[in-house]
Amino acid sequence: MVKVAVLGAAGGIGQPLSLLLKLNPNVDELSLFDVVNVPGVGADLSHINSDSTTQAFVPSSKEDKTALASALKDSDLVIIPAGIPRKPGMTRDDLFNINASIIKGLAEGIAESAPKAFVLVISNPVNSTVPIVAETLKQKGVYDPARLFGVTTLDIVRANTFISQLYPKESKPSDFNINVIGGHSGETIVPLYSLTNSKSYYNKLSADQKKELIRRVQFGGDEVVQAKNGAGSATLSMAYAGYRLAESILKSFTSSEEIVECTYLNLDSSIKGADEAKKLVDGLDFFSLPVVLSKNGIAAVKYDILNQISDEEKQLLVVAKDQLAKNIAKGVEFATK
Ligand SMILES: NC(=O)C1=CN([C@@H]2O[C@H](COP(=O)(O)OP(=O)(O)OC[C@H]3O[C@@H](n4cnc5c(N)ncnc54)[C@H](O)[C@@H]3O)[C@@H](O)[C@H]2O)C=CC1
Ligand SMILES: O=C([O-])CC(=O)C(=O)O
Repeated sequence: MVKVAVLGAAGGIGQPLSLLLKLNPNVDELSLFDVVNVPGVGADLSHINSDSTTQAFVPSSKEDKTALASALKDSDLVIIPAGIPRKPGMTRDDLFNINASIIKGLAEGIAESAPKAFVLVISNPVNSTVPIVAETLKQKGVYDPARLFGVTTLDIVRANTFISQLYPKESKPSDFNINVIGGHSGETIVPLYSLTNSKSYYNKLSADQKKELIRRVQFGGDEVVQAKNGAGSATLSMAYAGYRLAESILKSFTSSEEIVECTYLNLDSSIKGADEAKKLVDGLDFFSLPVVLSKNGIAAVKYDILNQISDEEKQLLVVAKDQLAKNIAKGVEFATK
């Protein structure tokens, strides 16, 4: 039996993400939690004739902790898209004050009711919210770094789409699976076009086109925020991206093949390859890299990719590392104060 809980399930991401999970044959129980509107979402999804059950939980008051506990109880996978999204003119860091508290409260609930669950954090600023979850679980004595995933998959999805758009006749977006490393905001996002099959396409671009492409991946979120004009940020592409990571993790529970995804993870010594990775990123505790998935969580970090990148990408990493160090420290400080 596989139980998946979505926290923030009534939101712009939560609803389409829950729909996709409802359709996944590897999910037996879908558990939806939100502070508003979630009974309707649950009732709606529950009519779909896929084989999973659907339950929805909403707290009766601000003090009510039982709804979250019931939603989380015995979950194998918990996905968190709870929190406020950006409006034009805001950075992801501007969301910190509100979302940090939301995430900390939810992480406390996970520690109590689903301490062994895989936790996928979508809520922004991801660079800081993932350290908050790590510290909170540590304080509760239930932390397993191999089971914590910052969701950066939308950056990979965008990197694949955007390079293909430059070669509409010669390629399709699904031809690519670009590694995107670093973090999930602006210049902390580092797409590695010099590796995999994107290399030959990328190398044919002019210096200006290369710069523009990298910038588009780094600031792709802004395109959606501006187009939505105050009504939020990416939801549908994000639901797709979050689902892709969840689907890969669910597959890894039973598959014997190697399944690799990029995720923003804690480079903790207990994870194979994390020490090597940490050395290569100047000691940062959190960083997005490709990882090998398994039923016990992250089985290994593919750190060697850092030895293969181009000089241009090394330059991008210098800027990324500097910003990431601050974002991580901010999250840790919040959770430990
Ligand atoms: N990691 C990534 O690549 C991306 C992350 N995001 C982030 O995802 C988050 C959610 O975005 P949207 O779904 O568009 O926002 P939204 O406002 O549409 O939905 C958020 C939901 O969270 C709920 N919520 C608030 N406090 C809660 C709590 N304590 N417990 C449970 N639910 C709670 C709200 O009631 C709402 O239904 C934002 O922080 C956004 O920045 C968005 C796009 C991409
Ligand atoms: O831009 C935002 O605020 C939402 C997000 O993280 C993205 O779309 O990558």
